[in-house]
This record gives sequence, structure tokens and C-alpha cells, in this order.
Amino acid sequence: MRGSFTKRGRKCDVTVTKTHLKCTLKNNLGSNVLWSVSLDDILAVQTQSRDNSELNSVVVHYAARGKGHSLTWAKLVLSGDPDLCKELNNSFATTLPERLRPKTFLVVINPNSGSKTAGRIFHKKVAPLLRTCNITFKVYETRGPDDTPNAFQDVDFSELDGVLCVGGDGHYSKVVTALVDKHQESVGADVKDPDAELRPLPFPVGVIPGGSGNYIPFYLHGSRDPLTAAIKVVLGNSTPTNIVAVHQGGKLEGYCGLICGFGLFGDMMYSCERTRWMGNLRYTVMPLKRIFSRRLIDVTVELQPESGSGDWQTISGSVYSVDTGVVDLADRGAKLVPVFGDSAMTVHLASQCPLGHHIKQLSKVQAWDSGAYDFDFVRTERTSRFRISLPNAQTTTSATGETSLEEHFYLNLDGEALLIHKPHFDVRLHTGVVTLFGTQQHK
Ligand SMILES: Nc1ncnc2c1ncn2[C@@H]1O[C@H](COP(=O)(O)OP(=O)(O)OP(=O)(O)O)[C@@H](O)[C@H]1O
Repeated sequence: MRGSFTKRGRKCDVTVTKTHLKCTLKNNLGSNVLWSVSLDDILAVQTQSRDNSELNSVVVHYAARGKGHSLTWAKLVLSGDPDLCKELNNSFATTLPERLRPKTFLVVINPNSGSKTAGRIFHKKVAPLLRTCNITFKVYETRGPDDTPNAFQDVDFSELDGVLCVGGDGHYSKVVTALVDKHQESVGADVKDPDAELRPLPFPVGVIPGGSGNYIPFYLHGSRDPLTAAIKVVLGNSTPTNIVAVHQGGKLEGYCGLICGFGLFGDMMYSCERTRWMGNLRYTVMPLKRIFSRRLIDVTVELQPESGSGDWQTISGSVYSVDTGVVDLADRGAKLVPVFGDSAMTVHLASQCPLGHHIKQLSKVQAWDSGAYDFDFVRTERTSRFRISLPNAQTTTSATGETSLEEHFYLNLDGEALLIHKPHFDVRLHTGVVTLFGTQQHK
């Protein structure tokens, strides 16, 4: 399609090719300015007609590059003869890859996330974009920490193109747990059984940052900007990611999609949860406090080979922590790089070392520095599943014969502190069960 329009009163020749919208603006000084938008970046196209006017307009909404890795919602208004506007609008209807874009969502908001602004972020920044793009959505606001499964109670998954979770990483993990649970139930898989294979969710999940850490969107988009995350959702591209299932005492404790850390990282998270009143400052103060009172824990760790078959490897000793990134931080070049959907977990076991060396190592991880795990007290293994036993921990047995641990140990499950109350627990990787809206372009 080709035609002559005006843009802010200036004459402009417009061409729509199979891949781009191109506008050549006539400059008063004679030279032409070319404006080009990839059709992949177009969010929506609308027509506007003014009464008693011979001119109509076509508004092209598109994703433009913002600061750093963020995206902005830009608009191009082209005015012209009504028939030409109609033709331009129709040309988009045939050329835009509309069919690949999601159209119906369930939005699950945690009103308690971060500084309690997740609701406002969604309604002010995200909802107007979804409406402009003709996306229909229902909103569910969680009423408490255990309310997330109720969001999906009467929901028919076949009617959804996606679920958006608005909140932090802990909220993402709760949403994924509820979605995976419900989906497995519908296909007859027993989630209580750590050996059961999980089926992939039938639609992608979008994460709109509204919490404190927001590492999932940051790792994926290179930005914690809610609008950037929403634009990626509308554009419809997606990235497969993994989840890790944690079972103890014959019960599924939950899935995590970001981090799973036993020992020091569990203790840090437990202290952060108890000091929520400090705001984001707790994430600096409490980890520091806990590293000064770090404790060695006697463990036996059994690791399944990376391939999923063959003999398990057993490691016994005293460790400060056993942890794995579900979104792995891989050592590539100068910096660690987040990797989604890896074929195995990279597990790090930190054993006895001088405090100064430990702080240096953890600071390198925090700064994403290359070599962050190249310390002689950090052992790194690749595995698809591991079991941790606490052979020397004191236990008590209840009147019903239930054994539980006397001392309190914690597992950091995506920023939530899970109490380990049994002397054994199981951590298993499930690859590609969840797909996230957005692609990694910033690596
Ligand atoms: N209505 C609610 N009231 C209180 N807590 C809630 C509510 N809804 C969800 N939660 C719980 O709040 C916890 C933390 O939420 P979330 O992860 O969204 O925020 P955050 O901790 O501030 O952010 P981040 O995890 O990114 O650091 C989750 O365990 C979630 O289950």
C-alpha cells in the first residue's frame, strides 16, 4: 500500500511493505526524513474520524526503544483522505501478524507486593495498553498469601491466551504453583508424587513487575519497567523456562522458577520476611546480618546425573548452603548471564571457609561478576534432581509417629522462606513446563 498523508501538518508519503511501515517526511529544506517501524513492533492500529472534516486519521501504536533495555508505547498519527485512511487501515489488517497475538487474559494481582502499588501499576500503566490492543481481561486481586489457587477455581484454561501476574517473584511462584497444580490435576498427574512428569501449561505467563526484587522480568527483559513487560506480553513472543518442584514428607511444598537455596540463603530469606517493615532495606541489612552468623550444616546430598539416568552421586560433608538458580546465572565473558530453560540445574555447595572469602564470593554473585563461583570452597555440580538429608539433625517423634526436625532450617523458594521440618527433602527440575511472555534480547 502506498499513499500521501500528513503527520502533524507535514506532508508524508507512506508505504506499507510486508515487513515495515515507512513514512518519508517532506522537509521544508528539501531533504526527506525516513521514518520506519517494523510490523513486528506494531501494537495496534486505530482509525479516527472527525465530524465535518474531510480528513480522517490512522493511529499506529508501536513499541519504541526507551532508555537501556526498556520499551515505550509510541504513537504515529497519519491524517489523510477518508478512503486512503480506510485503505491504510485495511492493509494492516492483512499484513500484521495479528493471529499470533494473545487476546484473552486472566490478571492476578498481589495488592501486598513491594510498596503495595501492584494494583495501581496495572490499572494505570498496563490496562490502557491492553484495551487499546483489544485484549480482554478479567482481574483477580489476591486476598491473602494462600488465596492464589482461588484465582483459577472456576477458570476454563482453554478460554485463555495467557495469565498475567502482577507482583513480585514470590507472587510469580505462587501463581505458577497454582496453575501447574490445576493443569496437572486436569490431565490426571499426581503432583504429590515427586516422580510424576509434569505437563507444560497450555498458555504463556506474563510477569508485570510490582514487587521488591522483580528478578524474573529483570532477567528476561533487562528492565524492571512494568510497561516494557506489558508491551512484551502484547507482542506475544515467548521464552520457555523451567520450574523446580520441592517435596518433603510425601507432600509437594511448591514450585520455584527463580532460585532454590538451602541453608544460608534460606536463613537470609527467613530474616527478610520477618523484617518486612524495613521495606527494601531488609534485603541489604538482613543478608549481611545472617552471613556474620552463618552456620555449617551436616548434609548428605544425592545428585542424579544431568542426563536423568545412571548412578546417583553422593556428597557428604558440612556446608553453609546448597543452592541452584532455576534461571541459571552462567559464566560467559565478563559477566554472569541469566539462562532460561537450561537442560539441567547448576548446584553450588559452599563449605567451610574464612568469612572474608565468603563475603567476597557472594559479593561477586550479587554483582554478576565472572568467576563468582571459582572459589575453592564452592563445589559446582550439574544435575536434574537432588535429595538433601540432614543425618545429624535432632528429630522428635510425635504420638502419631511423625518425625520432624528440632532445629529450624529454611529453603529460599523464590524469595519465600520454606521451613524444612523433615530430615530429607527432594528437589527436581522440570524443563519447559512454563513459557514466559517476552524474549531475551539484552544478553
Ligand atoms: N493479598 C495478599 N496479602 C498478603 N500477602 C499476599 C497477598 N497476596 C499474595 N501474598 C503473598 O505475598 C508474598 C510476597 O509477594 P511478592 O513476591 O509479590 O512481593 P515482594 O516480596 O515484595 O517482591 P519480590 O518477591 O519480587 O521481592 C507472596 O508469598 C504472596 O503469596
